[in-house]
Amino acid sequence: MTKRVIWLIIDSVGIGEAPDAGLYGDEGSNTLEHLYRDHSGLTLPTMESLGMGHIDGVSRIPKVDAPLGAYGKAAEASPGKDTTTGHWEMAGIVLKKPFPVFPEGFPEGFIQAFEKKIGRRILGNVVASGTQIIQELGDRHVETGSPIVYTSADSVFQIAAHEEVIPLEELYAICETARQMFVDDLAVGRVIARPFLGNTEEGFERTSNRRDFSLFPLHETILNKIQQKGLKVFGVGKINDIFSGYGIDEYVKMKDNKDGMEKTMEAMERVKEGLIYTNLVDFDMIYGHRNDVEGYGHALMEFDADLKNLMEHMEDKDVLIVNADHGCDPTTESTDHSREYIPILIYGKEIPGRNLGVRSSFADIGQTVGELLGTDPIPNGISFAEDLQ
Ligand SMILES: O=P(O)(O)O[C@H]1O[C@H](CO)[C@@H](O)[C@H]1O
Ligand SMILES: [Mn+2]
Ligand SMILES: [Mn+2]
Repeated sequence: MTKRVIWLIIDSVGIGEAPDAGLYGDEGSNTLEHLYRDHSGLTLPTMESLGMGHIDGVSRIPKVDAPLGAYGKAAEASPGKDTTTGHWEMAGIVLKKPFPVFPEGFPEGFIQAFEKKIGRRILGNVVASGTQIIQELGDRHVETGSPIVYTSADSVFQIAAHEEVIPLEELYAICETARQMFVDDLAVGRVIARPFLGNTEEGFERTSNRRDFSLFPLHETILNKIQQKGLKVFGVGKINDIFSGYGIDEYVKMKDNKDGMEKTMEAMERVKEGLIYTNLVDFDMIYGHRNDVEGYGHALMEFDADLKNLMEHMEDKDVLIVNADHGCDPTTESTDHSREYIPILIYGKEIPGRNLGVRSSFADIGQTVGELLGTDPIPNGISFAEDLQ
């Protein structure tokens, strides 16, 4: 019986357009294969050895003689292509309605009420890239003390503020206020604090004090089921934020992907039964949204080496799962997420190399985690635990 699952989310590493990608303007997107195509020397020996190149429909990733892992891909059953939708679905929540998006900015009435509540006017209220808008409005923000509000193609209300102008604690409180105001049709998936430092001469730069305020999960997920079984759920990185802490016993934040992998290994020293659930956001936040092909490839190679190290520290009954939450193809003109299949790689000393095929929902992964750990099932998803024997 599996005692422990180590679940790593490689944020935004999609593996090709989903069947309904056209509805999202994402025909032809393929984050990972296009990185293999356009990066100067991408090679991911660990993930290739687990069977990444054998996933259905993959053509550019090298195949190996005998994959060491079980491998497959999954389409997203929920509408949407953001982090919350992807993580919630893999843990068992399939959305019927997408989270609302605000391509024209947030309604005037909402903004006015928000300004009144926080006691500050705001700047922006536009669709923008977070790194660009702080260069554009940073000066005015410093002068006026008005936080910068912006959104993207995702269901996000992002608030950027200089840490020396609006102290972190106040920025987080402002985000909490916004979170509570977003109800009914306005219930945005995430409010995100985007603190930064710097000045005009040297440029403004975001700090690692970002914090996400997600909606509360619509119902229980596999995380709750694991807790109810008396096992521990340990989150690394953004996981606790994404689930608003629901179903999570303990968590640590991370500075970057490398730190996230180190924190995962530290958790493996302590948490011997249950789930260690890690989100590695750099692929998305630092490289995918910035269309940085070289950086993205480099980050993947660094992760791949760290993954090998982690696998060497696994115990005999451990199961490792690696999958993404959506795509963010850095080779397309768009800097937004892309509606893609996500790759799934599973490794354990007792797990055979095998094709898990094409799954119709990310929830299949959560259902499998539950079956492996002997929990009650979740309402969505078809377990493939049988194929792992
Ligand atoms: O441009 P930045 O601020 O990085 O924002 C990006 O990060 C958000 C959350 O992942 C996405 O919706 C995207 O807009
Ligand atoms: Mn994501
Ligand atoms: Mn993103």
